[in-house]
Amino acid sequence: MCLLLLSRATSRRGSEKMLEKLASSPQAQLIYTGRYSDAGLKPHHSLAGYSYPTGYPSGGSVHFSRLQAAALFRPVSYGKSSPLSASSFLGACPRPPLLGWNSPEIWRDREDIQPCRAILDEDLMETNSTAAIIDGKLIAEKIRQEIAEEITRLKSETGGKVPGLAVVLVGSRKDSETYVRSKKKACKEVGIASFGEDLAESSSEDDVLAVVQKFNDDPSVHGILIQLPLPKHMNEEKILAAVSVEKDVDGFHPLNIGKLAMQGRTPLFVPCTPRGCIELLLRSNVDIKGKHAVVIGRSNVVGTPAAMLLQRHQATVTVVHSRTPNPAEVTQRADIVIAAVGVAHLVRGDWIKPGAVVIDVGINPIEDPSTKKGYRLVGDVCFKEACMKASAITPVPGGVGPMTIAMLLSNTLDSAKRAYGLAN
Ligand SMILES: Nc1nc(=O)c2c([nH]1)NC[C@@H]1CN(c3ccc(C(=O)N[C@@H](CCC(=O)O)C(=O)O)cc3)C=[N+]21
Repeated sequence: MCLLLLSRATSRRGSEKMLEKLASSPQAQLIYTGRYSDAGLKPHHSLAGYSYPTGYPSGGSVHFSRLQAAALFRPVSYGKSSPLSASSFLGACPRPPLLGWNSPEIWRDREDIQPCRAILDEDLMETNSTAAIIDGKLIAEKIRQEIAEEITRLKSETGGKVPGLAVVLVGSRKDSETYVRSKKKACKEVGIASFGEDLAESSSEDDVLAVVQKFNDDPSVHGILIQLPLPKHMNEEKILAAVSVEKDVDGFHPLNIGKLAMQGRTPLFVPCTPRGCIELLLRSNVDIKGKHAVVIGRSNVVGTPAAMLLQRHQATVTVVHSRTPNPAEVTQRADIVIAAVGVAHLVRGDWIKPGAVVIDVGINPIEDPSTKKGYRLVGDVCFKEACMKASAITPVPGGVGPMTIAMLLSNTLDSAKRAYGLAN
């Protein structure tokens, strides 16, 4: 995107022409043609970020009030001619914000978006859908079998060594406890030794770091998983970075994520859920190369690594997030949709291009008095509606969830193979 801030009154000769030329360029997003002084600005002021408030037209002429200008612009130095001193130069240098954030609340607050409310099983039964249901449970089972066989081989090659996974759980969130239990059960079934450490919600960051260190040093542990989310008072970044890169089976260590993002680099581990999504596509014979994939959501754990992985598989990737205008229209262009938002039934049928493949990563509990627990799990996609459009779709539950666990086992096995010199 090209951001232009020019004033007719203060610009040098020739700027007028340049302005006209740039204004007609398709890349020009914002052209300021008003007077700096009208907006209470000096020529050394610049736009503070890369974005401008919604509602401003892109291209054409935009005028700011003094108040808007104060919020949008800040002083910037351009070398010698700058009225600013050298010491203020560094402080004044504009830094566009680097990080986005994942925010289901923003989706929920949007008035232009209405998640589907129909939740009853009977509604789902009514569909005379033509979409193939991608059976994540079955595919995951097959993968777990392959893993079990390989562990048998590993054992015989190493004189009885098995892979080991340590799961660190802090606090007592019911959902986290359930996930940890199912991870340990899955380990047992394929022959992975599982280690666990359950810490109280009130424990300190140092307590967690000490446990991580213990597992880092333990040669029978090949994978360490810190169950997320951690309690609010803990610095997630610090704790995840403390996990040894060689044992980061979640693929959340900055070095592994960084390598995933870079050409020519190979991370030791790829995050389990995005890896599971790709595996589902590949094992369902969906061609990714050259396809347009839309990833809805940009979290560290799913959206962002999924987008990077899809690019590595030669897809053209668009990321749609809570501040994307008209997400339905963008998603309609997708051959492959990966929805990882955290809002029940956000993705409606009319977001889906006929024939598209839909991978639903969401696991959202919604009230359902007809069930024993009083709730049930639904995806980010309105399954009933999407079934009528998609050529293939993953259900929730029974789609991506079981694949996440299968990929965790696979990453742990890879790590053990590396530790015993049987892989690189
Ligand atoms: N460090 C870390 N790594 C994770 O991988 C991680 C985590 N933290 N925190 C929580 C999320 C969530 N997660 C799931 C795994 C499996 C299912 C799963 O197997 N679900 C089944 C059954 C769900 C049910 O019925 O309860 C299904 O979708 O069919 C779901 C969710 C891993 N997570």
